[in-house]
Amino acid sequence: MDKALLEQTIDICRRAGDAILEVYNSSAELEVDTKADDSPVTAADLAAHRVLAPALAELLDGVPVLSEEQEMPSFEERRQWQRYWIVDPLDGTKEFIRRNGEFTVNVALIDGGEPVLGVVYVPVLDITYAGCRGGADSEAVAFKRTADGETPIRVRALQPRLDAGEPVELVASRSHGAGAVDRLVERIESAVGEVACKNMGSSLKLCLVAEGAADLYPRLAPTCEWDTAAAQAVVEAAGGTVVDEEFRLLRYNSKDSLLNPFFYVIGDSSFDWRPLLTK
Ligand SMILES: Nc1ncnc2c1ncn2[C@@H]1O[C@H](COP(=O)(O)O)[C@@H](OP(=O)(O)O)[C@H]1O
Ligand SMILES: [Mg+2]
Repeated sequence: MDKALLEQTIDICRRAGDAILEVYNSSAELEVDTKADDSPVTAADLAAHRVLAPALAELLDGVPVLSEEQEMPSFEERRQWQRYWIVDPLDGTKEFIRRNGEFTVNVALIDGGEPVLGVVYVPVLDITYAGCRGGADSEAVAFKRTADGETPIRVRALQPRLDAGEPVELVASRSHGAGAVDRLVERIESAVGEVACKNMGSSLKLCLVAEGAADLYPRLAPTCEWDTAAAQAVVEAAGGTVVDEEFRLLRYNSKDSLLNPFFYVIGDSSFDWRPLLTK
């Protein structure tokens, strides 16, 4: 993939982050509306969308943009798309409202149903996670950029941690699917050993697996395709995988519904997770 395209995408995400922070840092009371699926939406979601949609449409000529904050095109229309941008202008709206900083701007480029480039930007922390696939004459790229500089990121191996008596580290949602995660934790504890579980909002959970700060993110609750595409591109470029409950790779734009199946984000896929994760 094109590193220049990745940099241009990062720049657009940072501008969307600035639009979010203007709302976040303003002293006005935050107005929260509820969407058809009962999820919250704020002026910040819409402000970020208004930065992202036109900028991405201009970036790649003729490549459509699918954003959470727009009217959804029909599957009849979408299924014609070989490449498109998929955008969640503000993932973790609940965390935004709680003002805990755990929300992200998410942009991915999908090609043939696969996320090939992704940017996850964390406005409050000014952290960027970015990744793209390699091409015929280029390697995959995955990195984390902060005000202090940029470091390549890579998922971590699990077995050496277990051999050293370290716990399996899970990340999970603050708001969704807690019961199913508790049952999974019990299963891993009885089969493998100690589990440590950290709760976090938004697509940051996938990024923690990508940067080797967690081993597994089980998502046993609904998400939409825009919630996962960007961070999946980062995870895959960093050596990890995202699979459904049958261990099939998570894919995009293959059906009428934009809901994802439940899924697992796995850092070390050389570890035999199947007995733990399949029923
Ligand atoms: N019933 C549901 N159907 C579809 N997606 C849902 C959902 N409940 C939660 N989500 C998704 O889960 C995301 C939040 O996940 P988490 O709890 O891990 O932070 C939400 O992102 P938004 O904040 O962009 O709406 C929303 O898209
Ligand atoms: Mg979201």
